[in-house]
Amino acid sequence: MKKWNVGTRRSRLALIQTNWVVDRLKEIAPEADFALHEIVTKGDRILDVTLSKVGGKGLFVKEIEQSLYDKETDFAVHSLKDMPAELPEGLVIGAIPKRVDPRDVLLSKDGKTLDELPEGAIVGTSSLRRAAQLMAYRPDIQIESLRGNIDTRMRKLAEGNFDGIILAAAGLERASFDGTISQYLPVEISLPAVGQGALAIECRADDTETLELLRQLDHQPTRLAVTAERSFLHKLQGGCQVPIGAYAMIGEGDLITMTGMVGSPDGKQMFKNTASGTDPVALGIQVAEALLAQGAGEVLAQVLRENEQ
Ligand SMILES: NCc1[nH]cc(CCC(=O)O)c1CC(=O)O
Repeated sequence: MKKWNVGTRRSRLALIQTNWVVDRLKEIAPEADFALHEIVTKGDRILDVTLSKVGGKGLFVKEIEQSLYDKETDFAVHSLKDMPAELPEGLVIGAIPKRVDPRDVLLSKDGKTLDELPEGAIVGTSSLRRAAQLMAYRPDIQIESLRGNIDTRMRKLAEGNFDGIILAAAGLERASFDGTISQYLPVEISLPAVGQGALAIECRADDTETLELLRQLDHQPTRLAVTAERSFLHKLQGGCQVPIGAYAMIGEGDLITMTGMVGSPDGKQMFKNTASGTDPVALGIQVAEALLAQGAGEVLAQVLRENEQ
């Protein structure tokens, strides 16, 4: 009987996502056996520092990728948004399952919406992207750093440290915490992170048996959309530590429509562009170039300089 070794982070959300993938694969290959390998990543170990200051792309994936190289694992389940735009040599994304809700959400005291939060409200997030867009929409809001897994962040809201916190709808829905959501933020206010709401199953590029298994979980419209978003990210050389957002939708005839965003961390400068096309890689580059032409390159360079200090 074929046994697949599956790499996963140890957080509650990661285990839910990995078990979801394994359950789907068992339906496809009922005779196969799957063993989970829980791997602690650098991003899981360093919890007391703002993510943008920890530096380095792929904070949540490096150790997991090493286990693929070492053949300790055959494939690994990640949140796509934690994956750097460029994969290391010899590894590929074997499957991108159907995306769930890509939006950011507000969790607040008493279920208040963003418009109902009091003047000068304190909102917790460690994402420069979320902070920039919130301040662009509500310049009076005070952003405070908030790290940790979903449970920790929700506990800090309950303890009364914040008027609200921003999280991804996807994580809350997967962990069945979506009852706590006060408002789904429209993408016009908070453009999601590249790949938000999608999973990526990574494997070795030369492992045809695993690729064949994973292929059956791949959702083509999601792959098209996130390929456009990741091409945009790659062109801007961005990681999770810069205020970049993108969201692509697939319409009739596989026409991809994507909006990309670059902001300054204080939200005072905001560059956006929307375009359509059928080639996802070309579309990502086109939207990135439109933002660079507006002056987004200087804002990105400034953020990178600040992160190095
Ligand atoms: N930044 C960490 C992270 N990476 C993936 C998710 C869950 C959402 C997803 O799968 O896209 C989260 C939590 C969050 O942003 O609230």
